[in-house]
Amino acid sequence: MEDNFQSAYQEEEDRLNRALTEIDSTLERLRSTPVYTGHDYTEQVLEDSREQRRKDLAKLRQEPYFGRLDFQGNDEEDRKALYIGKIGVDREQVSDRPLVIDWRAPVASLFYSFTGGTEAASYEAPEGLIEGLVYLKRNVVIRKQILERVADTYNRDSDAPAVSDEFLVYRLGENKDNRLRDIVSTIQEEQDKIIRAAKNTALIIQGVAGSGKTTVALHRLAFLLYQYKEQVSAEKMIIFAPNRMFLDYISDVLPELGVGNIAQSTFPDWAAEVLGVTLPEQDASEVMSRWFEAAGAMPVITEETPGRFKGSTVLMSVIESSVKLLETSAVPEGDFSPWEGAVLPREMILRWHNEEYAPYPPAKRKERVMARLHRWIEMELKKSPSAAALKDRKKKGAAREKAYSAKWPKYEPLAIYKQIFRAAKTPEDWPAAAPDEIPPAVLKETVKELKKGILREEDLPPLLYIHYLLNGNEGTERFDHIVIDEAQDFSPFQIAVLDLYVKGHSFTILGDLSQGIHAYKGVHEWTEMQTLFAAEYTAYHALTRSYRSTMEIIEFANGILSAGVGSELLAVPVFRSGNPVRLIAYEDVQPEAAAAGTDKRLSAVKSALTMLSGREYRTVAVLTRSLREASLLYAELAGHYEDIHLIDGSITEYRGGLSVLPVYLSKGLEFDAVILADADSDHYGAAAWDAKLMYVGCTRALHELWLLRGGELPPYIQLQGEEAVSGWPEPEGN
Ligand SMILES: Nc1ncnc2c1ncn2[C@@H]1O[C@H](COP(=O)(O)OP(=O)(O)OP(=O)(O)O)[C@@H](O)[C@H]1O
Repeated sequence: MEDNFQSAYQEEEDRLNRALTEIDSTLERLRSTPVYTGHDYTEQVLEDSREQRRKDLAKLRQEPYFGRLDFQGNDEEDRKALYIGKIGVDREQVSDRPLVIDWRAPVASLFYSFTGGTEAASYEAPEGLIEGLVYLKRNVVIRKQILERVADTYNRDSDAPAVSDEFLVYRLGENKDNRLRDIVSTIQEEQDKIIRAAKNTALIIQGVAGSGKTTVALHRLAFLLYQYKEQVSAEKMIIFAPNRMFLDYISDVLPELGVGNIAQSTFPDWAAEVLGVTLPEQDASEVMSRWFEAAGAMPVITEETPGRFKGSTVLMSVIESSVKLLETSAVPEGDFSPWEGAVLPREMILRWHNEEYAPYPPAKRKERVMARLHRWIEMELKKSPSAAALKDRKKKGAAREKAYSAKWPKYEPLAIYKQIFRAAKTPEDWPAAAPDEIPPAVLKETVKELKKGILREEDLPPLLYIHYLLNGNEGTERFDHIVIDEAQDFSPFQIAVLDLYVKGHSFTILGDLSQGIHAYKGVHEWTEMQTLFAAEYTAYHALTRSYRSTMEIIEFANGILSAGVGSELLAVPVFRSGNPVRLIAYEDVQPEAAAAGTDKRLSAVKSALTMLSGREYRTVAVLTRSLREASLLYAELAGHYEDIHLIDGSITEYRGGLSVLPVYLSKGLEFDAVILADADSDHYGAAAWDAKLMYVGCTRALHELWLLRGGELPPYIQLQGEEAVSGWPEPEGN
């Protein structure tokens, strides 16, 4: 075994040296070629491609590849060792094998989809299905040109030719810094299917916590750019994520994959830009505190909860029919007369509006009609009998034209939205009353807020839709692809509106219903989104394996899900074992802290931090139930720890180190160790929603999870299995 390993290592070291020599000599040659600065187009294109190659090779020199796959196609005479890296590199001389194959290339898909066994394997190539045998799947870790590790995950010639998880487990065991990373060397089969799925589908992915949803979505973008080079561009792709800090947290992955320029935004930021409005900054945190700060007192969520109703397709239909109604009654009553004796009959105006300009959206139609009316006035002016009459008619005509234009409906989204809710005094009697479909409670609250000038996040999809109905999507570029992360917090209406701004229903929609802590506005079932698309334009995938946390943490969190939420979406862990989850009562204060006489909760948190600090974790989080508690705790801890950060709703940069934050803001993030302060029934009630919050908190931990409590444990936490233990660990060194 040891000998095999030695020879594999030697073999890879030799190959690495050869590859580096080849890269260096190509790079040297390219660098010594004079840079073309002339005006010849063909030469410019060649220069661009040389420059790209210079950049690729310079990057590749550090870590040329990460995997090797030995494959022999049925039509081939011998087996070939294919080296797979983040960037593909062809050889100088035309040869049948590139120096490095891009991970996104068709043949590289075998590296991910091959699940072991002795049967033939196959992959889709542009020329058709290629079948053959896989002989070896090997992971190689190269850092700064040094070969650090060689691990065979499959060897056809060994006694047990199954794909092993050993390398994956090694990778998952590493500590994390403050950024999400690429996973090209260990993408799993179920993830690869999503990454390589066809472009023109609304892919909906339900994935348990830590199943790699965010990571997979980013890799999918890189794949789409490679596979559909001619049809998509990075500038026309967009990622929607829950907040700006999260966007910062994921911002390294795409550049690592050699992809730049993809827009990243939150839905409110994007919507506000399209609408040209400014949203008050405090809205999100105000809403959050309304729903999250009062433990146990959460209002009941029904289809009449404002966020749910305003995110529904019911409101979408209401808006559509209201705008239609407005459109049909848009042309002002009566004929148009610019001065006495000249009359443009309403019939004529109606014909322009209802027939000739019918294909245009309302705002454009009005524009066209008014332009034509203006031209008509000019023609009529030419018939003036004298210069004095012309002058008089010009003046009158201009005034009446202006007055006539003002009689049309105000084609502004907010004005129309207010009219639909009857929250504005308008000259038009439209609509006669607020539509019956709007629940009275929603109507009342919305009218109150709109009158005060308050706009909420949930008002954005209706406003955008009105904007679209009025103007079409002219002037707004349509996207080639849209990624929506944490999509369980999105509403069907939001997705339906975004569908108007993307070509070919090309979506990657990812989320986890078990983490649906914003159920007052998000979906409760994925079918709410699936039914927005015709069956041939949507596909559903479920990711059930969780890669983030140790087995102990996953089993523990699964317990919360099944007992507290009654969910069947349980995570399947990778076989990575760690320390048991710790449940610690404040009462059980460490002797030295008790002696110091500080408050028990604070001492417990401090003791936990002290103990964990010996374990060299790079990111640690203390999660509280509310933002208020996080702020208070942060104030107590700040003077005692370096690199400590309070994360509230306004933070835009995630800095790692020691973070103190409310549990609801931790969604999407991960930390080497998590301390859940206040993990008791005083802070987390018995409701499913509280259990979901607790589940989100627990599943943020990679290696270590400690729950500290003042009172009783919530009912869904039971100390049964081996995954959790009570009390403090023995001091290190005992
Ligand atoms: N195939 C893989 N190989 C190595 N690491 C992986 C793999 N898949 C996921 N991971 C790691 O698992 C962690 C969780 O990934 P990610 O944050 O993308 O999951 P998620 O499903 O979006 O999680 P959540 O819903 O809990 O926020 C990350 O550290 C990621 O690097």
